[in-house]
Amino acid sequence: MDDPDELAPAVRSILSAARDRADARAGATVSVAPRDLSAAFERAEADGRVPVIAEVKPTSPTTDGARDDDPVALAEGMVAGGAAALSVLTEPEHFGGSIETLERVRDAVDVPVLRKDFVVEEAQLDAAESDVVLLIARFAGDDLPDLVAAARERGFQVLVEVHDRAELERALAAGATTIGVNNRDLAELVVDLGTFESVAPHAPDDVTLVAESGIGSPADVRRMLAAGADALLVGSAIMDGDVEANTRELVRAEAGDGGASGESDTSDATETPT
Ligand SMILES: O=C(O)c1ccccc1NCC(=O)[C@H](O)[C@H](O)COP(=O)(O)O
Repeated sequence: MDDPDELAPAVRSILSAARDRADARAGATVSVAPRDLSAAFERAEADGRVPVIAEVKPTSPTTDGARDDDPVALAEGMVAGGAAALSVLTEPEHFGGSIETLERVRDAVDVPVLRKDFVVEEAQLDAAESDVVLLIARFAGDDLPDLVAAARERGFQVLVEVHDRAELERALAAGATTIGVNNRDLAELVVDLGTFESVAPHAPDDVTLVAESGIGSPADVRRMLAAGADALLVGSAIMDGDVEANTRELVRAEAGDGGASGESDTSDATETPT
């Protein structure tokens, strides 16, 4: 991992909490029979839906307040709105997530579920079963290849998150085949959709590319698809209001009907403080 001093204070705190939790997680090695993420994306496309991973994100360091509805009801609304897959935060202190929430959501839906957390040690992988785990290249550092291998040995599909071209190269060298480009800079916590546009052209064609963060409108969806995204990961814009209608609006972005709740164009905003 690079210099922690370069990270936003909130992110340093998230990482410190993740390391503290890691010890408590050493337990039996999990063995997962995952729901196929690629197949879920293909089903969405065949159905005329943009492949969206909708995120159950009760709060975050860049969100005012917290959403305390039942996460299972939120997750079911996202699936009803057409989400191809779900992402569930399990980080408790900064995102209001939990392992219990992940397990309840995965039991309640039939789409693939991504565990969204800050995994820095192999033992953390054994905290819960999920269909996909996130590994953040910046935080995994030199351990990324070992963590990818350890996750796959347990049956997980792996989404490796990158933020720039150097991290993309490290993800590829670690054998990643599904790569998320996070538009949120974890040093400044500023979102810039131009990040995906600058990194995506350097990814090989056979990599599944997920555009992450800052996607707030059908126009943003179309912008990310035009830049080469195979799927999108969306949290805040879906969690803000009616999750089913918000999800539907984004998955229908290519149909140009603006979904159930109309369309607002934020595609000109290349840099959005969050
Ligand atoms: O979302 C945050 O405030 C945040 C702060 C510090 C580290 C990570 C953070 N987010 C993690 C994510 O990757 C997002 O939850 C995810 O990409 C969805 O982003 P968005 O659609 O912008 O909510």
